[in-house]
Amino acid sequence: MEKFLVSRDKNGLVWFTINRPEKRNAIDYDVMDGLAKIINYVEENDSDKILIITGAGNKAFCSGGDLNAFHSLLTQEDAYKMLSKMGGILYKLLTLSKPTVALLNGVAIGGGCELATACDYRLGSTDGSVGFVQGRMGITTGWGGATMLLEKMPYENALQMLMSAEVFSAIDGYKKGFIHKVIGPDNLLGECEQFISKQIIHNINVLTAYKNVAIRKWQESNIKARMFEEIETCSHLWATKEHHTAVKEFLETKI
Ligand SMILES: CC[C@H](C(=O)O)C(=O)SCCNC(=O)CCNC(=O)[C@H](O)C(C)(C)COP(=O)(O)OP(=O)(O)OC[C@H]1O[C@@H](n2cnc3c(N)ncnc32)[C@H](O)[C@@H]1OP(=O)(O)O
Repeated sequence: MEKFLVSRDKNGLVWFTINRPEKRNAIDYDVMDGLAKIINYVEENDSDKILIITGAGNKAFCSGGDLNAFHSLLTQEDAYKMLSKMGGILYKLLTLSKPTVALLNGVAIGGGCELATACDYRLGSTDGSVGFVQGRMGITTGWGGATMLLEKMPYENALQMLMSAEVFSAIDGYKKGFIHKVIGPDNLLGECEQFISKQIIHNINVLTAYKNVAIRKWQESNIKARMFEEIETCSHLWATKEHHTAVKEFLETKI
């Protein structure tokens, strides 16, 4: 089964679907490579106007990094290589000069929330939930998610989501300003298309001009360097016994 699916329509909508529902759409290196390719392609392809990222199935948008694929990364150096690869991809997603949407078709956990944060808009199923759970595993966000979240959300709400490592309902995620619209699970795609319809009718030059205003602000404040400082911090915590034990315990409960 393909680990990700790409489709596009005549109106310039490009859909990227993480297609690993049996693993709650966890991100491994193949999914990373697929994301990197589609971001570059949408950037370059004039007929593409908006990138929508979602997950297959109705249980999860994305459960973050694939713990099976990454649990063997024990040293700070090995962790940094993986974390910085995805951090670079999320920086490219953040600074894509076209609008982006994370359609949260279910739970978004850990790095799944970081992926969603890199998008301009987050639309969530009322059945879903969101949680920056990294703190429970003795690490911090490892793909630049905290840096981006603190740019995009009210400070105190962003800090609470990060420090509590709690899982919040979609409604609570909406009340905190992480989710922009909550949608019933039966019409996610239709509601998503309706949400963006008023924007993508306009000339792509209008859309990219507005997006570039935000990108310039982020670049002026060295957001990329700040994301990679965050990633460096996580890579050191990744190598701790607390983190390794947490991952081992998760994987053992699944055998
Ligand atoms: C890489 C770093 C990155 C970062 O922030 O820096 C991270 O994202 S760290 C990883 C953080 N993610 C997690 O800790 C999520 C772990 N998963 C869960 O908490 C649950 O699976 C949940 C809430 C996503 C879904 O719960 P549900 O009850 O619906 O499903 P199951 O737990 O029974 O899982 C079903 C199936 O999926 C596999 N699975 C789920 N998450 C992952 C994952 N992140 N990596 C690998 N595999 C995952 C789980 O093992 C089950 O597989 P099975 O073969 O059926 O046992």
